[in-house]
Amino acid sequence: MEEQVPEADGAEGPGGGGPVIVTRGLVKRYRGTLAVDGLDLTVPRGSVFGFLGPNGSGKTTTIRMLMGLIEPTSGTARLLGEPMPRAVRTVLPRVGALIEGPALYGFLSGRDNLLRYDAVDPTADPRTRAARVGEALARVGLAAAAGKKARAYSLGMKQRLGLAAALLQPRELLILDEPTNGLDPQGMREIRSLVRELAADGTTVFLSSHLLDEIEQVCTHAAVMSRGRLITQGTVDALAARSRLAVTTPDPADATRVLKEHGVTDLTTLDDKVTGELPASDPPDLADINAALVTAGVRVRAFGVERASLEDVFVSLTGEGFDVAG
Ligand SMILES: Nc1ncnc2c1ncn2[C@@H]1O[C@H](COP(=O)(O)OP(=O)(O)OP(=O)(O)O)[C@@H](O)[C@H]1O
Repeated sequence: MEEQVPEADGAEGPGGGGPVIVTRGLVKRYRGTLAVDGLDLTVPRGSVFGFLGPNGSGKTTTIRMLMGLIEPTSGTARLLGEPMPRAVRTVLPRVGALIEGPALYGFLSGRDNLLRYDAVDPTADPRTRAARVGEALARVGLAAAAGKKARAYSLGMKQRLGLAAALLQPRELLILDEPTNGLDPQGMREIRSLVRELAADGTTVFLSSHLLDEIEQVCTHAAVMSRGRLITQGTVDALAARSRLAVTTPDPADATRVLKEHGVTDLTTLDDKVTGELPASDPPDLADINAALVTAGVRVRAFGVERASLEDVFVSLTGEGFDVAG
């Protein structure tokens, strides 16, 4: 299930094809708490990579290590092929980040906030500042609201302004920590479509989320975290490709027995619906299974194969519900 991605050799430069993030055995221990526990993460260039897990599963701690904000207890992290935190100064200018909400001055307009951001960036050319700020505002759809004070912005507009700040320079990688957290559905849609546009322009986007449907909607790849550990990683299609046979019947016990006889595993019953995993190698003909159910006197109301959601995958891999508030 896990996708094999080539190892980073650490030698690629801008535009190289290697993974943009590679961690090996990454650990962060806070007094008493193992926040990140031996993480091996590989984020392919060009992906929209969803870093998924319930609150407290170690996502923010991982991002803080990737950005060189905190030191790992052990293990290694490479960003754009360079070791972190050692290469912070050369790597971070190539990475845009939005972590824990943007720091904004409410009394300044959106435009003035960005001008200020740009002015404290030693690598930013003051001669092109106004033009770059204008482009970044247009990019996130805030051109018309650029003169408004930031304190009058909605939460979604503040998040977009934060993204504009991350986009003042061309970036190879964007790291966004829970970019839609706290936003209303409209704000979420705006950020998600912006992420898709940025990805279409060739920026690799790594975003953390505790929202499964968000990952399914915007991401090409995902890693699933639970209690500091990586549960799985790969393409979203591959993660959700596990399909399950579902039989709706008033006779679930008999149906379960017949399905088991035909090699169906991991059988679960919820009310009148029995679902199970078909054997991956040499799968039985579904017509034969259906006939066997009927022959055994099982009354079948519905019969078919259902595509698993990421939520199904999470629950089946961790045995836990994904019951955090959206
Ligand atoms: N500075 C810290 N000191 C002590 N424990 C910490 C610290 N930061 C995080 N933790 C703990 O580490 C674990 C992982 O937290 P982390 O914030 O990385 O998770 P998360 O998946 O990002 O969740 P959330 O979405 O709630 O931020 C939690 O148990 C948290 O309480």
